[in-house]
Amino acid sequence: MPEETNSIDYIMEKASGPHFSGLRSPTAASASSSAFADANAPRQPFVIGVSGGTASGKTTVCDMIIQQLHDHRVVLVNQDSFYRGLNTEELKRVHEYNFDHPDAFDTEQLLECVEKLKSGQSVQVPIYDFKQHRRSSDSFRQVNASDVIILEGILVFHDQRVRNLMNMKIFVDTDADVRLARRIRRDTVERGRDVNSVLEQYAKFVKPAFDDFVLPSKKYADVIIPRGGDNHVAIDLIVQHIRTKLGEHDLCKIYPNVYVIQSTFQVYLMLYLYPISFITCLIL
Ligand SMILES: Nc1ncnc2c1ncn2[C@@H]1O[C@H](COP(=O)(O)OP(=O)(O)O)[C@@H](O)[C@H]1O
Ligand SMILES: O=c1ccn([C@@H]2O[C@H](COP(=O)(O)O)[C@@H](O)[C@H]2O)c(=O)[nH]1
Repeated sequence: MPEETNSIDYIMEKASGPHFSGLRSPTAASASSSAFADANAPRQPFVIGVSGGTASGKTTVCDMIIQQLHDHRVVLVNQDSFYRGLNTEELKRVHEYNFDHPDAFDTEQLLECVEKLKSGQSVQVPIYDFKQHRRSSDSFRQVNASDVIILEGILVFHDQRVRNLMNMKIFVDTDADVRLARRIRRDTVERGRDVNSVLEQYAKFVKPAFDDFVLPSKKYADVIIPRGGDNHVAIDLIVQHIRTKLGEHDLCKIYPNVYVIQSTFQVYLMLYLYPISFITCLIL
């Protein structure tokens, strides 16, 4: 992954895609091309994937993004909610269970859930209990349709089908020693563990799975945030970009004859060569 992936140009380029963007002239309105967006089409939510190692600050970063986007409807879906939950036999040998392997999650259910949300439907998300290693059998969290869906978890970039649902992928990159220290504190305070069991689990499963699955998925990220929630500049840039993407769609709804185009080299060239005819086209 090149270092320059943190630059704002790179963020814009990678995360633009077909989302809310397109160029359509009145005569070309019926042309079918993925580069053309229909201003009257129902808005597709902007899906952001947030990955990174355990205790890297994924949830903290998501909370900061949600706070800054207070004027939009944003929902957070945690991959943790889709832990399969242990059966009685597995519970007896919980210390041998690898919660950091992709198979520990019900990815099919996660996919179905995000696909439904993307198509504007509400979903019932399971509630996972980290102390019991089980899902609640009778309660769910209702997640409603929204403008922005944030999908957060250690392995949300692992499965290509899940990655393909995302308009923007963020990797929270925090040093391993900082993460381990945070994990010890969090798991002993919030998840009913003792220090020894945290350290054992970390050495046996968490670190090897980070090396095998989480770190290799970093290459799929559009944006890498060093230091997680401490990196206010990166979070501000990300929020600006999301606002731009959401705003483009709103502009199309207010002015049906205005078409938002991606800032490619060809577009700059067209503006340079044909400024008058282009403006006339916009007015017409
Ligand atoms: N920048 C930070 N400084 C200090 N503590 C932090 C910071 N970011 C997160 N934490 C703490 O570390 C723990 C894990 O953070 P969290 O955001 O839940 O990480 P993740 O979602 O990646 O597991 C939490 O107890 C949180 O309060
Ligand atoms: O029952 C469980 C389920 C998961 N874990 C650990 O949780 C982390 C993932 O959560 P983060 O909030 O991203 O840290 C993962 O590393 C699992 O090892 C668990 O200990 N018990």
